[in-house]
Amino acid sequence: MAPHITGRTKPTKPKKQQRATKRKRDDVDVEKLEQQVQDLDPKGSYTSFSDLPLSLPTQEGLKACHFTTLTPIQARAVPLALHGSDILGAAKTGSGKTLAFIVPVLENLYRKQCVGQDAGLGAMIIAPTRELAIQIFDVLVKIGRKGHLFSAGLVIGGKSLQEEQSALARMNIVVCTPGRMLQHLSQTALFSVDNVQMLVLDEADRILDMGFQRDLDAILEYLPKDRQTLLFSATQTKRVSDLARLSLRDPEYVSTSEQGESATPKSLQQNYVLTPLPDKLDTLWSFIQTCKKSKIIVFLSSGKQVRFVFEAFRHMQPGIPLLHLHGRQKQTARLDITTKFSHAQHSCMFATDVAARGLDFPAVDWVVQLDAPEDADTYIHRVGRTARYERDGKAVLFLDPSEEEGMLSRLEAKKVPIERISVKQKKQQSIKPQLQNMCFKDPTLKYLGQKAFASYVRSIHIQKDKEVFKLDKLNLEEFAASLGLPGAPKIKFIAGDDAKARKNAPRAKMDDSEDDSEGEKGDKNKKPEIRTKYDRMFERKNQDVLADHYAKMVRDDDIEALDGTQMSDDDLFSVKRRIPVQEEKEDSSDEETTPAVADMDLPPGAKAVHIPGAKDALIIDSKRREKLLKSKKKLLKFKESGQKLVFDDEGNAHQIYELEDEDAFKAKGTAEEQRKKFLEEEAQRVRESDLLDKALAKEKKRAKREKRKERERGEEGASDDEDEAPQLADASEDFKKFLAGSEDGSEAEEDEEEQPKKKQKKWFEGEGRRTDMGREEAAPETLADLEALAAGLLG
Ligand SMILES: Nc1ncnc2c1ncn2[C@@H]1O[C@H](COP(=O)(O)OP(=O)(O)OP(=O)(O)O)[C@@H](O)[C@H]1O
Repeated sequence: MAPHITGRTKPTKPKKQQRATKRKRDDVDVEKLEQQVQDLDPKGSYTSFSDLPLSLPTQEGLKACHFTTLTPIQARAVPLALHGSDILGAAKTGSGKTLAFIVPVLENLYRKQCVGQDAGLGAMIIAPTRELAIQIFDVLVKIGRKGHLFSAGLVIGGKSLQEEQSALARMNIVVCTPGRMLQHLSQTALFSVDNVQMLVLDEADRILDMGFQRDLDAILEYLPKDRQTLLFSATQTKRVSDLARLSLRDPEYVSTSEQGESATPKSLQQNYVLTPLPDKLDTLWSFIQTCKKSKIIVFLSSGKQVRFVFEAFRHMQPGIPLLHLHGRQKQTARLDITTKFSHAQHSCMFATDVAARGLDFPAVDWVVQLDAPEDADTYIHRVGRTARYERDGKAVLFLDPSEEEGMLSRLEAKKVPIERISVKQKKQQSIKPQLQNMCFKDPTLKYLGQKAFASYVRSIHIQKDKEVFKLDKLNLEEFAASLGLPGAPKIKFIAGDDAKARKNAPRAKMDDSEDDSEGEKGDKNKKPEIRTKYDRMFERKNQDVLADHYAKMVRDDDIEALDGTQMSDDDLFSVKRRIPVQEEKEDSSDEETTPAVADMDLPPGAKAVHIPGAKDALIIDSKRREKLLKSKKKLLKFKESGQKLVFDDEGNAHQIYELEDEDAFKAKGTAEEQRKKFLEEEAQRVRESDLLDKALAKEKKRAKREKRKERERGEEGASDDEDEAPQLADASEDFKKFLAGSEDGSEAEEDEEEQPKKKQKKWFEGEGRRTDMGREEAAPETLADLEALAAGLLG
């Protein structure tokens, strides 16, 4: 058992004194704790956190979060990690790997008293995506806030480098993404990692794979060799080459799966459905229609696919709130969406693989894989978003018949138990006519459809596993028709295109902004962009009628994405307008019934309703008429059309056109002269406005161009996570670009706007840490709150 600290600091003491008392107390505590850890059998069997020698702050943090029993991976990994061993941890998705490294990080640093600014950075936790880093940070803060004095921080980009730089100097624990950390290591002069005692890689196989290879290797160069390294993933790497890169010292392989057992949870029901590519959307729509009271994640292969399906389905109002998440959205939008989805009871989120790993959304009922995963590991991580920690969950994989054999053999090799199910024909609906109609009417949607088509076809083309992904076996004409397109856009392929490199190419340089998965950002060998005739067509159209649509879709993708989400929520969540019948009833009680209505002689069962603005009362004598009341649009025809008036300077109303006094008219000259004069004046006015408009448009265009350039420069340099960070082929060059045109400043401003300083202060002062009847402490509402709190642990 961990020792208990006696003699709590009295709240009346000044802060400095409190802190000093606590430090002294901790010194005593640390000695005892160290002894207990030495006496602990690292391979013993433990069932609860109280069986382990943990510091009081950690114990309290765990208690506050109601973590008492150790999960199998925690039971095995934590004692070993407390002892200082390097660990290769592998356990099923949702089995509690995060705590398996958070607890040792807090404890080992605590025992080494690696606290305070002088101690420097003691632990670095690396995650492949920003979302996952935020989630880990959240867990760290929840456990650590109950009395630990460490200063913790999040370094994932999305705010100014300078802001992060100054925070870094105070951090004892950092949670980061590889690209951004490397950027700091190379650029932040006073940032030292010489004291790092622990390195943690969550989703280690992903961070060690090609995508992050160069970033990680560069980071490792900076870190001291004499450190403890913990690697965790559901699909752990055991490749000797990877382990050699990390200079592990006699690593302990901790796996909780039996030999030959799958990495997917037992409580997960896994099925696949055979659906030819052109019928996929029909099947998905039908599926969603039958699962409206569920929480669903639908995985697709690219951001473009996600956008199109989200937009199309949103227009068709499926009766369930829709969300969409992909790596091309702004960080704030991404955060907003993940938070919304976490809190939603029923929702369907379309996502790329940016959401495939590590994210712990509560109570997801279904994981649907509309597009097949690139490999079995991706499959495992995707389905792992449901059936987490002792909960049930269901997963369904959509396969084109041509993919069935290959994909099943890949899954079999990983011991994934998956069974075929078929769709009930009577439940199957076709949305093809609707999609075609929508694309016909809405060029924006059609454009998105074309992009989605191209990006899907390209994603199949660049897949490495040709036994699964066979482009020649797909009916592309029918697929295009199923998206509502009049024909299949022609796509040129370039031989030797590499799936991962393409997928991870930097945003600014990508034409068809493929996805969001992180990693390899080497862009040196980038092939010329693939352009379809539709791209050219849209560029041409872009100059005139579609300019607005295009600009909105392409440039303001992020804003639009966020808006889209809100719109979807509005569509589905907004309180329905009360129908006039009800209004009338209420109104009548207020004696506002018009005499016309009150005096009417009505047939039995019928009622008269007065529509504001209508001359006569409306008789409601059938269901059809009653329905009519729900439609504002239909009610319009019963209202009298209004009159348009203009007001003069004295406030007198006039008709728009009034007949002039004949004599006055004649006094101004003949009708012909007046007409000419009028035309000349108007022509002059138009010319002047035209000049003004042109100058304005020019200025706007210039400003926009400047802004875009600046953003591109910023994005090229802001190597953060997966989807945005360019692999630093020539680090100094990229950093130069970054420095030249970082948009961090503006993002920081945005952040500041969202988080008034007052609020941050509140957290620093420890307000809001009220415990509600023994329940969890009030959670920080925003990321900035969380960061402020974590930094403030140190005071
Ligand atoms: N000891 C515990 N007692 C109760 N709940 C726990 C415990 N440990 C973890 N959990 C809960 O289990 C869920 C899954 O945990 P976590 O996200 O750490 O899983 P994971 O193994 O990292 O999953 P993935 O492989 O998908 O990243 C979380 O909601 C977490 O709060």
